[in-house]
Amino acid sequence: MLLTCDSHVQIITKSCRDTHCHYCFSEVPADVVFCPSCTLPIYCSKMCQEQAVGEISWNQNTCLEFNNNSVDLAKLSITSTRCRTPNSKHNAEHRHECGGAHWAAVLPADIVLAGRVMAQYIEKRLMDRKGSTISSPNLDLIHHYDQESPASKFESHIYAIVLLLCLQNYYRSDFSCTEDSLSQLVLLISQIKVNSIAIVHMKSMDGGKELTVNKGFSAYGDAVMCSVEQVRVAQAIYMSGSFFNHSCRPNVHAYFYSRTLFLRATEYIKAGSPIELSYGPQAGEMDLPERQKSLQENYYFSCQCKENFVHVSLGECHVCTLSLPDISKFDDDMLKVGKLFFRKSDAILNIDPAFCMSCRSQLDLSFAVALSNRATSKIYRLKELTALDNVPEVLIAEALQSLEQIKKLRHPYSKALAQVEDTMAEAFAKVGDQEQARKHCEASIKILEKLYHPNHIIIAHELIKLVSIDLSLGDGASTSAALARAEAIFLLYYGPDVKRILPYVGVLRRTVSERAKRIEYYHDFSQKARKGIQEEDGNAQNTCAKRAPTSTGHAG
Ligand SMILES: C[S@@+](CC[C@H](N)C(=O)[O-])C[C@H]1O[C@@H](n2cnc3c(N)ncnc32)[C@H](O)[C@@H]1O
Repeated sequence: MLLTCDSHVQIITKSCRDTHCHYCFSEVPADVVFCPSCTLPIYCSKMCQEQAVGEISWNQNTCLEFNNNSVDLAKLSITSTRCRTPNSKHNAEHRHECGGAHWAAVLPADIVLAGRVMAQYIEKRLMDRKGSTISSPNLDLIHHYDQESPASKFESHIYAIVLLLCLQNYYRSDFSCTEDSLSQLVLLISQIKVNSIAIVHMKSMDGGKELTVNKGFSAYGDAVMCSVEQVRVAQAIYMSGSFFNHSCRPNVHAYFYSRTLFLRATEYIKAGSPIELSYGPQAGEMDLPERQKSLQENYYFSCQCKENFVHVSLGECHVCTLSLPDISKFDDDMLKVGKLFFRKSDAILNIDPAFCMSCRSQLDLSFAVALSNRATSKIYRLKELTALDNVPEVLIAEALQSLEQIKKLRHPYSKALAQVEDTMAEAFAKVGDQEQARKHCEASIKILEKLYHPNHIIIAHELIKLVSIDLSLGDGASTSAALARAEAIFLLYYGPDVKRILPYVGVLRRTVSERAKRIEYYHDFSQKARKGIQEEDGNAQNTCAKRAPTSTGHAG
C-alpha cells in the first residue's frame, strides 16, 4: 500500500444523485435521510446527514393551521454556521449550498468543487479571525490556464463570477471579494480541471446484496451471469493523490472505499522509478491516437510513455524505435523493420498500409471498419435483453453470424473482439446455454490475456464470470481453478481490502466451497453405500455359499 488519502473536497455525480448517499457515496436504503432544509441531497444515515449539513436544531414554536387544527410545524434551523461538524475535522460541506437557488445542483461538478474549496478556506479564515477579504486558498496544485482555449477561459471566468455571487449570498457581510479574488478563483477552477479524480465504486450487476442470497451466479432460472460494473459515483480532489503522473501501463492501482483513496503497487517498483497511475485511458482500452487525444484535451500533455514505442533490436543490437501506431506514415524505420522480419530486398517488400502483404490486394479500411461496427452493434443489441424467455433464436443466430464477420475484419487480439465475445457469453448465459456461454467467456479471456498481462485486473473480472458459468454447469474443478486465479489477481490489486471492496468474491468462494463439500459428502455417502451394498452382497453370497449347490446341482 503506497498511499491512503481522504478527499479534500468531493461532489456526487449527477447520475448518482437519486441513488447514492451524497456524503459517503454508498447506495442509499429505501428510507433515505434528506437534507432537512433544502431536501435536495439524500443521505444513507443520520450520521452522514450531520457530517454534510451540520448540527440541526428544531424550533417548535411555529404553528400551522391545517383543517382548522393547529399543527406544530417544527421550524428547523441549521445551527453553528461557523463551527465544524460534531465528529469530523471537516466543515459541513453542503451548508453554504443549502437553500436559495440550489445553484450547486445546476453548476458543473468542477465549479461546485471550487465552491467547496473556497467555503473551507473562508470558514477557516473566519474562525482564525483573519478578516473577510479572500485572496487564494493556495492549493499546491498544477494548472494549465495558459494552454486553455479562449472559450474554456471565458467559461471559467463566467463561472467564477457566478460562484462568487453564490458564496456572497451565503456569507453576506462575512465575505467580500476583490478583483484579485476573481482571478484566484479562475486559477482554482483550472487547477481542479486537471487534478480532480473520479471516485468509482464497484457494483455487482446482480444487485450487490442479492448475491449474498446465493443468486449471483449464472444458472438457468436465475438468468444472470455474475459481473461487475464500475460506477463513477463522485468527483474529488485528493491533495497527495494529485501528485501522481499518468502512464498508459500504470504500476499502481487506485481504488476507493467511501471517500478514501487507496493506492496500491501492482508490481515491484525499483527505487528511483516513477510511481504512475492511469488517468483513465490505458493500453488496450483505447487505441493510441484516441488515448493521446483524450490526455491532451483533458490534461494538456502529450503522452510519451514507453507503451507508445516499440524498441526493435536484433540480439544486442538496437535497430530503431518505432512510434506506434501511426500506420498512415510509412517511414524509413518501418522499412528497416520490414526488411529485418521478412528478409527481403526493398523492391519486393510489400508493407504499405491497407495492402495485403502476400497478394497485394487493397483493402478498403473505412468500409471494413464500418462493416465491423455494424456487426458489433447487432451483437450489442443482445445486451438490452433481460428476460429469459424473450431472447428470440433468430437474434442469437444473427449475432453468431456477426461475430464470424468481426473475426474476419478485426485483429484476433483486439479489445472490440473481446467485448463482443463477452456479450455473446452473457447472452448465452441468459438463454441457459451454459456450454456456449463458457466457450465465449473463455475466448474473451484468451484475447484479454494477449492485450494485457495475465495478472491484469480486467482478467480477474472476466474470470469471475467464468466461475459463475462453471458453477451452473456443476464443473467443480474448473470453478475452483478459475476462482483461485481471480482471487490471486484481486489480492494483488486490493490486498486484504478485497473483502470490503468486492464482497461478492467471498460469497462466490463460500458457494464454491459448499458445493465442493456437498459433492465430497455425496461421494463419501455413495462410496459408503456402495461398500454397504457390497458387504451385504458379500454376506448374502456367504449365506448362499453356505447353501452352495450340491454336486447334484440343486441349491438346496
Ligand atoms: C494530477 S497532475 C499530476 C502531478 C503534476 N505532474 C504535478 O507536478 O503536480 C496532472 C498534470 O501532470 C502532468 N502529467 C501527468 N502525467 C504526465 C505524463 N505522463 N507526461 C507528461 N506530463 C504529465 C500534466 O501536466 C497533467 O496536467
